[in-house]
Amino acid sequence: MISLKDIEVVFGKGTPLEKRALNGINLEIEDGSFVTVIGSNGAGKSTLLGILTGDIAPTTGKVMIGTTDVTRKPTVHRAEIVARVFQDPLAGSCGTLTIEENLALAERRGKRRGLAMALSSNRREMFRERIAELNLGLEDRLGDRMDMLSGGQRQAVSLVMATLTGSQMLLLDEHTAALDPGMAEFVMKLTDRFVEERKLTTMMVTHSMRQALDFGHRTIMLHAGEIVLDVSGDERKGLQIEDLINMFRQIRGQTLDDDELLIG
Ligand SMILES: Nc1ncnc2c1ncn2[C@@H]1O[C@H](COP(=O)(O)OP(=O)(O)OP(=O)(O)O)[C@@H](O)[C@H]1O
Repeated sequence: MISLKDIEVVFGKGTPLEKRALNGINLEIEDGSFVTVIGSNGAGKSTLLGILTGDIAPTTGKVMIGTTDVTRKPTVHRAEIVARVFQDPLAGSCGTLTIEENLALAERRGKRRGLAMALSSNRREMFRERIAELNLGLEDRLGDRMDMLSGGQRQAVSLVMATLTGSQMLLLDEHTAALDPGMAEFVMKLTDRFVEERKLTTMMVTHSMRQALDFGHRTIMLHAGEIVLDVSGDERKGLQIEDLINMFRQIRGQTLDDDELLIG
């Protein structure tokens, strides 16, 4: 169980630029559930992810991952329990290292062991098997540098890297937003398969309402630092994009700019 209790994040507190990015977030995510997060620009989505990765310390409140209180644990000490795939395909891996070396680093995340040792055992075969699951033919290119791959291929490898060790939580930060539609669909299907097969507790931030409803078990919508919608089960299954837009308008009593959320 991931639990956020009374989380507030105030940037620049006490300055003229003070900004309350999260305002009393209470959220419990059951083990193995896949939550999609949607919200207009500046709603607090990245801040929410930052709270889970440890990049941002809450001003008040408590963050529990399993039985561990991680509220004040910096990112480096959460590496074993939280894995992340970024929007930018270049951000999650090292372009000058080979696919295999990147996988070895991912497997060593949070542990004090060298790269040579990580690659010396029969791990090579395990890496090959995991990469072969992508069906992109990359298992024959494990010695290629990451920067030789396309954005989509790189995101697919990043997904393998993020799911290589049994992290307690997988965070997806608009991880298909920079890809062309075909590759975005491929990476999304892959994500769904990995999450399902490995029963990963997952949170995916997306600007696409279609993705938010089509994938996962639960959708939350943030607005002005608050959770304004939290749907799952049959209520969610019956939802259409138009319902989501109407709910948003009802809850906030505001109109929604077309460019704030992607309809598709
Ligand atoms: N480091 C910071 N210092 C000051 N204000 C910040 C900082 N980071 C975020 N904010 C502000 O906090 C609010 C929430 O930002 P956040 O990036 O979490 O929103 P978001 O939902 O991810 O938006 P987007 O979809 O545009 O990425 C915004 O008003 C933003 O300007």
